[in-house]
Formats: sequence, C-alpha cells, structure tokens
Amino acid sequence: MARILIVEARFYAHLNDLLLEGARAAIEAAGHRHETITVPGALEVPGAVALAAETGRYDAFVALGVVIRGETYHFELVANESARGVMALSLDGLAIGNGILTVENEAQALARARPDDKDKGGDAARAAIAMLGLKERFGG
Ligand SMILES: Nc1c(NC[C@H](O)[C@H](O)[C@H](O)CO)[nH]c(=O)[nH]c1=O
Ligand SMILES: CC(=O)[C@@H](O)COP(=O)(O)O
Repeated sequence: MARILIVEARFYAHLNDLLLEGARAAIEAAGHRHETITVPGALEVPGAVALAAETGRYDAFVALGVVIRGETYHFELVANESARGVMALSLDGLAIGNGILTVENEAQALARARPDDKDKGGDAARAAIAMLGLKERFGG
C-alpha cells in the first residue's frame, strides 16, 4: 500500500473539491492511502511537493488546482510555471500526476473536475500511481 500525498491549490475551492473527490476515489480504488495538504494557489504547488518529498514520507504525489484565464498575462505565468515546476519534479524522479487545470472559463473547469464527467483529478491520481509502478520496476 503506497502513501500518496495530494497537494491542492485552494484558489477555486468549489472546483478543487471536485478534483479532490476524483483523486481520492482513484487512490482508494487502487488500494492506497492518501493525505492532503492545501496551498493558496497553483504557483505554490511544486514548492510544497518538493518540501514534502524531502521528508521521505510519501511514495507519490498528486498536484491539483484550477487556473482560469483572466485579463492579463498572469494566466500564462501561473499555468506555465506551475506545469514547469511539476515537470521538473517528475524529471527529478518523483512519481507525480499533474491535475492542475488550465482553462478559459468556469464551465470548462467544471466539466473537467467533475468525477462523473472528465474526472481530471482521478486521471492525475492514476498517473501518479502509474509512475510509481515504473519507479518500482526500474528501481528509482
Ligand atoms: N490566478 C490563479 C492563481 N494565482 C495565484 C498564484 O497561484 C499564487 O498563489 C500567488 O501568485 C501567490 O504566490 N492561482 C491558481 O491556483 N489559479 C488561478 O487562476
Ligand atoms: C490566473 C489568472 O489569469 C487570473 O486569476 C488573474 O486574472 P487577471 O489577469 O484578470 O488579473
């Protein structure tokens, strides 16, 4: 049974609750344990994962959040840099799934976050579990 840490950005709480529901259900369906920590926004997610990884307490990580385009360049910054941070952690050898949505509007986010629709939280958890399987296979 693996210990999986979900790191979620609370920026849009109602949308994140849906992502969390899907991620937790996927982890439980795979027979693993999970904990959740919360950070303010998507930009804090990679740093929080890095801090948690240093403890050695977790086998895999799930990054969750929602970035919705506004009026300024801030969207690109938050969307791209959070993804870059998660990818850097992956290349460093962490088993991590990226469930940070980057969307144009709330309707797109809802469709992707709902567990009974696109279930991107569940997808991210399943990706983390798949990467953990590869780590174990290759001795990482
Ligand atoms: N605009 C969104 C943000 N912005 C906040 C940043 O992520 C960060 O918390 C702040 O700049 C302080 O460091 N975060 C989201 O998760 N989603 C957004 O749409
Ligand atoms: C991530 C965003 O684009 C958004 O929350 C910020 O909106 P704005 O660009 O209108 O300040």
